[in-house]
Amino acid sequence: MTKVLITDPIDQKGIDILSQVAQVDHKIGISDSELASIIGDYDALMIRSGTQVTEEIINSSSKLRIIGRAGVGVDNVDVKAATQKGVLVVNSPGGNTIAAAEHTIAMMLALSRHIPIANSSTLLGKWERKKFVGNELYKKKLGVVGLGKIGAHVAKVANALGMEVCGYDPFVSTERAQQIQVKLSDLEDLFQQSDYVTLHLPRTPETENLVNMDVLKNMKSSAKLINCARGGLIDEEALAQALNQSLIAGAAIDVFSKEPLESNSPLLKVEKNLILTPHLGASTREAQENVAVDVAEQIRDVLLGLSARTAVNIPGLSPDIMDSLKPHLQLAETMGLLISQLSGGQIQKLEVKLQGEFVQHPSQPLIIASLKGLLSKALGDRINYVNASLEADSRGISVVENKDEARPEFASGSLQLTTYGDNGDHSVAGSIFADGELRIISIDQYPVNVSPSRYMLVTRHRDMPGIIGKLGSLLGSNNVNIASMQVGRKIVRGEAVMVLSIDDPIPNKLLDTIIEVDGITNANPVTL
Ligand SMILES: NC(=O)C1=CN([C@@H]2O[C@H](COP(=O)(O)OP(=O)(O)OC[C@H]3O[C@@H](n4cnc5c(N)ncnc54)[C@H](O)[C@@H]3O)[C@@H](O)[C@H]2O)C=CC1
Ligand SMILES: O=C(O)C(=O)COP(=O)(O)O
Repeated sequence: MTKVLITDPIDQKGIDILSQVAQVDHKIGISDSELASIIGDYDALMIRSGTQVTEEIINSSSKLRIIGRAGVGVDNVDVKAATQKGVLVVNSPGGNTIAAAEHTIAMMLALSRHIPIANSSTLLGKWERKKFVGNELYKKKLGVVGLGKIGAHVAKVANALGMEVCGYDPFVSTERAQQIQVKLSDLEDLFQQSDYVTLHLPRTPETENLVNMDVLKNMKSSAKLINCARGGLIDEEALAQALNQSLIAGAAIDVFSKEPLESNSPLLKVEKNLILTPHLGASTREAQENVAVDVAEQIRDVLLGLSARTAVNIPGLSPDIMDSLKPHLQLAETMGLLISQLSGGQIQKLEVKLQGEFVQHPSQPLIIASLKGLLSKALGDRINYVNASLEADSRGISVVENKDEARPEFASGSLQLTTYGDNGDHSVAGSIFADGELRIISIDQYPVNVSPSRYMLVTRHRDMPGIIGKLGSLLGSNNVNIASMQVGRKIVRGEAVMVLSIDDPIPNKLLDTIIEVDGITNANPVTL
């Protein structure tokens, strides 16, 4: 029975989708060690930000195929360890954009009008109108750091509120900034000139403590800071000091370097204008339904053998691409598997050459499929589309891509793989014929025309009378049935390649006898 484990609160609509295809177990708030001890039973794991999916947990799994993050940030998942283990990681990049952007705007308004503290005061029976005079957002300058989905929506709403919006994002073009009505600025100017600064970027080693004491000192004393993105982007000790010393006028923080917020956090000792919420950015009914359905559908599809829409760790393999390239991917994988058996030994380099119609397709998926095939004899079930590039890299196999725009020999173009390694260079070329059938069209530059079959024998021999007959009778007398035979040669009576499709694997003893046949220089059994 396929089993899915859920370790954070997930909307029921998502659970219903998973229940169609799997047994769904809930262990909300489970400890790391308990999770590591039970993960071996599960095919899929569904989480939000509350679960840390560490390398240890991933390596304790044995049949885990997919980790679904019902939300955006995957910084609580060791994606590298998942990739190495061949576990797909998916998220919901857009499901909670509006929720997080609206929480940011709410924080900005709450800060400006002292809403939380005015509420507490009023509930205590006080009537402190003078104490809680605020500021308008209208005509104030907002600096948005990170102009992705949430940053862009915040900018849109802020523009509608009459704010002047500037932004910093090294990966956003001037055209895109114009489109979302944001004036690009450098980071220093943004902090120095803004009345409000809001963060909307991921936590990475580069962005950690992006807002430190130097940055806070550079801000206006009237400025207010909002972080509804990730904990760790702000040095919390420095922020507490900056607020206590009135270096800035206020802050609203939804996310923390350690969650739940620890009782010894310096932020809990701040007595100035500080609003804290417990990571509520994505906590709307709408967003929770969106992300749960989005991620549960992907988990369901992957468990059914289909592809995921928004995988974090297989770039370039969107479902559309996978669908349109199905036969091409199958060809690339088959050729990778074939060439690994022809080359033997350690491979240092794989050259992937696309010709004719193949040039029109994105090459990355074809390279990944070739690598998957190439490594599957060595790594068995462990290799998949997720980890193929990483595994090749860690084995020192470099990949060179080559596009040949010249008129193709075959109408549908061709794919050629060449390996360079301990046993010299080997190449295989293949194509897809009009009937959709895969064909191997050359082996080691010898032209052939072979449909790949489960068992094959590829020999090298001198082109002379009698060899083919000898080989045929040897196989026949050992009860190995030949389904088809192809000989490829470049010149008459020179070196030739013979490709036999056979119904059964070749026994090792028979292989030794074949190699002893006069004129046969090499014989490679192939299983596809
Ligand atoms: N508080 C909450 O509950 C929620 C928090 N988030 C967090 O909000 C953040 C933004 O999410 P999205 O907008 O959906 O992501 P996104 O991927 O659409 O946008 C992130 C942007 O940050 C930019 N960026 C990366 N490094 C940068 C740097 N050094 N300086 C400036 N910009 C940089 C990227 O170019 C990108 O445009 C993420 O960290 C996400 O995890 C998302 C949803 C809810
Ligand atoms: O989507 C994100 O990145 C979030 O931070 C939302 O976190 P949550 O799913 O509410 O634990």
